[in-house]
Formats: sequence, structure tokens, C-alpha cells
Amino acid sequence: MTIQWFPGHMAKARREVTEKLKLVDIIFELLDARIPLSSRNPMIDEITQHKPRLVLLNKADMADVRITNEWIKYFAEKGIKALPINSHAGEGMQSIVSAAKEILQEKFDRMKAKGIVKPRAIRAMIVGIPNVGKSTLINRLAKKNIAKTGNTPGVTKAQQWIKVGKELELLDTPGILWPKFEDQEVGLKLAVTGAIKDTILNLEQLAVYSLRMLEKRYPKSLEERYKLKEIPDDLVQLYEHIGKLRGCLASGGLVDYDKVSELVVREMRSEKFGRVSLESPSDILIVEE
Ligand SMILES: Nc1nc2c(ncn2[C@@H]2O[C@H](COP(=O)(O)OP(=O)(O)OP(=O)(O)O)[C@@H](O)[C@H]2O)c(=O)[nH]1
Repeated sequence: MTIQWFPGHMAKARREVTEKLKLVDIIFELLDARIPLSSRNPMIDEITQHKPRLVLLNKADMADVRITNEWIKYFAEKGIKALPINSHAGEGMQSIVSAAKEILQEKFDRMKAKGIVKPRAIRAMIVGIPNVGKSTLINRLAKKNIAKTGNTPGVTKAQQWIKVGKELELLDTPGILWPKFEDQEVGLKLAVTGAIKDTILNLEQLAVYSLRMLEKRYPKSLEERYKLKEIPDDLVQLYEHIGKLRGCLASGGLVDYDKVSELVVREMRSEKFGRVSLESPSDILIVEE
């Protein structure tokens, strides 16, 4: 889905999320495990205010396990529980329910003690930027348990709740929020991971960024994939090498640089370099220092 995030659309998205927040006990903030900061909405704290939150690092199957663990620690230090999940394969689904229960335990105990409500299922909603995997996760959790609950006070449209076992109910429509795209590097990361498909950034820019990223973070993968003894400093040399190796040639046998760019971006998006994380908490520390 392509969304043009003009100020009017942002305000509408914010309003919709704020409205739905009233219906739930907890927010599941879905992030891309490869870029947990870049795939975050810049105003998420402000928008969700004091609602309890569980961070779900989706697409963890494509991310570097070691760095994902660093992110879990990073969030824990900020008092936020984060879980790695793979919505595509349905991994980590049960831990979502137990983590939500744990986060809300105190609140539910207090409510019970006061006799305010009968014990009921936890109500949650998923929030995230486009393409982070919201629908995939909802479908995974839903199985066949979509239940219509009729009108809910305060909302004009009837909300559908999806029952996830006995203990969790999930709003069937996620909250879609915008990414932090005014920062160019964030835009590159979103495009390289495929979060932004039709991008204004050109392919060559994406390919160069991917190659530099791999050189910095995963040099072995880059060397192995393109049979390099060492990674040349000169980008032209690197392009020539990849082009010749992989037959990205134009008429006359010259290397076609556009084809090389296309190849690199395609391979980056389809995990040909293995599990790759494009940012880690230590990057932030460096910036802060
Ligand atoms: N490898 C992998 N792919 C995933 C995972 N979750 C989702 N995907 C893929 O990511 C792409 C986007 O998933 P969607 O569920 O459509 O994302 P969305 O957030 O609902 O997107 P919008 O409707 O644009 O807001 C799809 O191709 C999914 O198959 C995951 O955990 N691992």
C-alpha cells in the first residue's frame, strides 16, 4: 500500500489511532527488527501517551539475532518490554499473549480488587508504519476466531474484535502511522528493507547505500556473495567486479551499472546476504557521544 503522508493524512491517522486507543488496554507497537528505530513513528510516545505498550520486533527471521538481542536490552532499559517475532511463520505468537498478561497483571489485579469489572480478556490493538507486517500478524493471531461484538460506545463504526484464545482480544484493524522519513538515512533504510516500494530515492543510491552498509556491518557476506578477495575502496571497481561476475552487461560487453544497482537492491531485499540488521543500539551511543 502506498500512502502519501501529507499533514492532513497524518492528522487523520493520529485521530484514528487516538480514538481506538480508548478501547484497548495495551498497544502492540510493531517494528521491523532490522531497523527498530527507523521503522518507528516519530510521535509514538506522544500519540500513545501513557497506554501500556508491548514492542514487537517483527521480521526477526531476517534480522541479525545478536543485534535483535541488543535491541531487546535497549528497550528494557527504557522500561519497555520487546519481543522478537516472525509473523510470517507464526513464531513468537504465544509469547505475545503472556507478555501482555504480565504487563497488565497489576492493573487487572487492582481492578479485580476494587470489584470494578469482571475478569475479562485483555484488549489490544496493533500500531505500526506501512508494510511492517500488521495484516500478517493479525491474520496469524486471528486463525478463525474473528468475532463481531457489535457497537462499542464512543465509536461510530462497529469494531470487530479478534479473539486470540480466551485471554486476548485484538482490534481487527491496525493503527497505521507514518515513518520518520524526513531524515534521509531513515528513508534509505526503509527503502532498502522494502518498507517503501515506490521510492523517490533512485536505485543507484539504494545500491550504494546497501554496499556500504554491508561493507561496514557484514563484510564477510559481501565478500562471499560476490567472490571478493577484498572489498575495493573504489565503488567503480566494485561495480565492475559485480557486473562482470554476474553478467550485468550492456551491448558491447560493458558493465551496465543500472543492472548492477538493480541486482544489489534485489539481493539485499531477498536476504541473499543472510540476516542483516541495518542499525544497532551502539550506533545511537556513538551519535550521543
Ligand atoms: N520474512 C518476514 N516477512 C514478513 C513478516 N511479517 C510480514 N512479512 C511480509 O511483509 C510484507 C508486508 O506485510 P503486511 O502484513 O502486508 O504489512 P502491513 O503492515 O499490514 O502493511 P500495510 O497494509 O501497508 O499497512 C508482506 O510481504 C509479508 O509477507 C515476518 O515476520 N517475516
